[in-house]
Amino acid sequence: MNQVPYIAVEGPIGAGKTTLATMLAAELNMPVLKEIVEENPFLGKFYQNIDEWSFQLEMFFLCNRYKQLGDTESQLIRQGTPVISDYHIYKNLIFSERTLKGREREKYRQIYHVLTDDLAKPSTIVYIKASLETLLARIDKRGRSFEQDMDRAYLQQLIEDYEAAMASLAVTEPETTIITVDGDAADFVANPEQFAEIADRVKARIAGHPLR
Ligand SMILES: Nc1ncnc2c1ncn2[C@@H]1O[C@H](COP(=O)(O)OP(=O)(O)OP(=O)(O)O)[C@@H](O)[C@H]1O
Ligand SMILES: Nc1nc(=O)c2ncn([C@H]3C[C@H](O)[C@@H](CO)O3)c2[nH]1
Repeated sequence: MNQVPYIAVEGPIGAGKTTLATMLAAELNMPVLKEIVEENPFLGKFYQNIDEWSFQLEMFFLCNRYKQLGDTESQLIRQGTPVISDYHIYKNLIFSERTLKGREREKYRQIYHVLTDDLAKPSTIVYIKASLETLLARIDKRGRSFEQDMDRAYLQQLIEDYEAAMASLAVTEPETTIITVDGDAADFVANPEQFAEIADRVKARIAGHPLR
């Protein structure tokens, strides 16, 4: 492969993206890019009233990710440094298509494309797929206060939206390899062999490209 390895870990809320991205980055000796959650001023308000706060929240995520990925592209990827990220910019559309309506959704879509169409695309997506019960257990275990009353229907819908989004990306971004991890079966935190199996799949994908 000629492309600099750029790996995005994805999956619905609580799937284990940050955990797996951090573990893979250590194993592969790559810098890791993490979403900043605690300083997001709209997230708590959003979970209390989705209709009222969705546009501000989606725009906030989009602007932050755009800036972070733009910087990463110029400072690392274009300099030949492989990167692993705990999100793919496409998640903005996955969420916003659910949380926004009418004119706001249409305007957001346009802004999304203007900002992101020329960003570097990940060479690999590691997609952690998990059931509602697994996600709820992990959200509970992590214990962020604003996520504790997570609406089951919202989360179930996101699981289905992620499935559809990965199928769609497989067609629209054929250069990107999608590695699917069974997040219910694989406890890569507790089981080193299960983590090694995932890491081997990623290593096979980036084989031949010099790491740092
Ligand atoms: N495979 C796993 N087995 C058991 N626990 C896990 C696993 N992966 C992650 N966890 C735990 O589940 C919780 C959520 O993980 P993490 O924060 O990595 O998820 P995330 O997908 O990044 O979440 P978010 O969508 O909110 O950004 C954490 O407490 C983490 O320690
Ligand atoms: N509405 C909405 N749009 C997004 O783009 C988005 N990205 C993440 N999240 C939520 C999930 C976790 O609670 C928390 C941390 O990932 O933030 C989002 N929510």
